[in-house]
Amino acid sequence: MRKPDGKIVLLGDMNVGKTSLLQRYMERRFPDTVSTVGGAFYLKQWRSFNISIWDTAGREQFHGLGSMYCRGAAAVILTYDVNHPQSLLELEDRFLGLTETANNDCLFAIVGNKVDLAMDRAMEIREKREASGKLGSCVSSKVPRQVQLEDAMALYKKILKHKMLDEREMPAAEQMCFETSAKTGYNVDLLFETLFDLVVPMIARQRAEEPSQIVDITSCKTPKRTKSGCCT
Ligand SMILES: Nc1nc2c(ncn2[C@@H]2O[C@H](COP(=O)(O)OP(=O)(O)OP(=O)(O)O)[C@@H](O)[C@H]2O)c(=O)[nH]1
Ligand SMILES: [Mg+2]
Repeated sequence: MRKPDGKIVLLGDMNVGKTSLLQRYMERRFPDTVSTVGGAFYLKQWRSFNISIWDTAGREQFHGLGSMYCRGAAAVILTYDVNHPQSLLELEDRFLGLTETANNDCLFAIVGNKVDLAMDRAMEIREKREASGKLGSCVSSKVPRQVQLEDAMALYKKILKHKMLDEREMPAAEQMCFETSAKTGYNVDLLFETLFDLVVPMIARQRAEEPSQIVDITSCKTPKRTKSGCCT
């Protein structure tokens, strides 16, 4: 197996849908999942590069492993559930600290998953009207949205400040904050492929800066032989 050229890590509280997002993207399906133990990765070939995408466990008992998985990461996907505000708060309180081991120029994406369960604003207004008897009743299985995309964008800006990254040199919050549904597939390809497209030039740049491993043998002098037959 070829060594991965770059690494992307999914972090976030248990049950937010990290495993489901990765499986939706890699396997194009939404299977039943069990809570992740430790971590696991998929390899994705993007252009001529091999990118490993790491799924981690959100459960508190595996928290200590998080910074190990983030070591050398080119991008981190901080995942929350749009229906659970606490899962967004946890990203800042519990998971951001794990990213200290990532690359200095590590990119951050913030992803609100399970949008399929949340009502959009128009639906919310309609439901309220129905509840107050102004319209015919139609019961929805969806719940009012708990976390707005603006909350995630505010966190993104806070992270850049915390990491002392120049906002003008980093991708904009609008580009790096996503709302997804692993269940329907909504925005899942967009999330991963936006990151691949951003990470690949970084990997290529790093490769170019690395000292060349190729030795130019034509520039090596042929050793002179002495009378005794030894080389000088
Ligand atoms: N409706 C809905 N359910 C989802 C979505 N994504 C995940 N789920 C469900 O949420 C539950 C948890 O999903 P996982 O992908 O296992 O969550 P996780 O973040 O990997 O959890 P840990 O491995 O414990 O950290 C499962 O029952 C999934 O089927 C989604 O987009 N919409
Ligand atoms: Mg999981």
